[in-house]
Amino acid sequence: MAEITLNGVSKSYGQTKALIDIDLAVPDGAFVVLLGPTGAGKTTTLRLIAGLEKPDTGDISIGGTRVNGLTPAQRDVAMVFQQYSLYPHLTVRENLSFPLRSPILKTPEDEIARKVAEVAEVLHIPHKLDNKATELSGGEMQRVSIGRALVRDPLVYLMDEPLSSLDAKLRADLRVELKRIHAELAATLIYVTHDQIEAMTMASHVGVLDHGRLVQFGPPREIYENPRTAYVAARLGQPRINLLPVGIMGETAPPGATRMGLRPENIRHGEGREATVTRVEHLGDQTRLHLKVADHDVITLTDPHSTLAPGETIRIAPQNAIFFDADGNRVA
Ligand SMILES: Nc1ncnc2c1ncn2[C@@H]1O[C@H](COP(=O)(O)OP(=O)(O)OP(=O)(O)O)[C@@H](O)[C@H]1O
Repeated sequence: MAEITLNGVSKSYGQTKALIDIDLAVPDGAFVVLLGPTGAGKTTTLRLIAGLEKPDTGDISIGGTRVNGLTPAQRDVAMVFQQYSLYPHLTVRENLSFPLRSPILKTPEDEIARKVAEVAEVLHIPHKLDNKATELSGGEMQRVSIGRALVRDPLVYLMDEPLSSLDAKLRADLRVELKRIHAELAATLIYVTHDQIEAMTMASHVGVLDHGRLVQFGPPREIYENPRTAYVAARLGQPRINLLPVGIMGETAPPGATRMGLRPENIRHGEGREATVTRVEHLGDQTRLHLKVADHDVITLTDPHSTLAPGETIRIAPQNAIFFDADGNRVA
């Protein structure tokens, strides 16, 4: 367990500014999800904390100790990558024991056996301990990869899209398990993903990166409800927030606003402007209504038993809209 702080951290690769002046304070025991599109700087942030890269400027501390000069091993962090990195010819038990057999740790055999059994239990794989890694399904292999990080009891866990290679059902199961494991270990965890559902369901804090800058950091609910920019607003929420020119729904906009952000659930039906139904998507748990309003696409949600069909006209009005200026900054 440890808090992690980055102060004024920048990192370039040649002409590419991967990270620009990052200040980040991750509280002890937090589950931080770093969100952002490809190239935003998520993996670079993890690699800098792990010690696999050195910052050009700035300081990184773990548990109150400045770690800039320390090797990855000295930092006591465990990293899980997108692709499982198991030894195929070894059994699950041997794979899980491996990190504990490092010459630095010198873990006694009975301690290794205890740890491996405990982690196998947490990951629901005790019945697979004597299988070869090649005899496992993709989901089981990724559990073992995560297990290899868990056996070590490090100060910090760093995970880089650990679930992205798994199918949707397994991803959903492992999301729940990771959240539970995190609660049990009370460990500090930083987790990189493109997947905003992972962010909303697992994170205690979300950090949104945009072209190497940390644009907002806070609890997922706060970021969802109070995004500082239109870019942040578009990172969370499925379907995405509607970003529309001000005035198209007859609403009054604050001075300086050029765009209105309207979450799909914040659209009242049956009053206001006319909208034409272009598509109705029945997704089982949700029914999405695609509309055209004054030539702009709008997505909203409707009753699963809705009989609306393309071509029909309804009336819609905004509620709890948020507004952005021409640069995408929040004005109200
Ligand atoms: N070793 C490297 N050499 C050169 N450029 C790099 C290197 N690593 C990262 N970059 C560049 O730095 C920027 C940030 O990359 P980074 O991998 O941190 O982004 P990311 O948010 O993790 O993206 P992704 O979701 O695709 O993994 C990108 O423009 C990338 O091309």
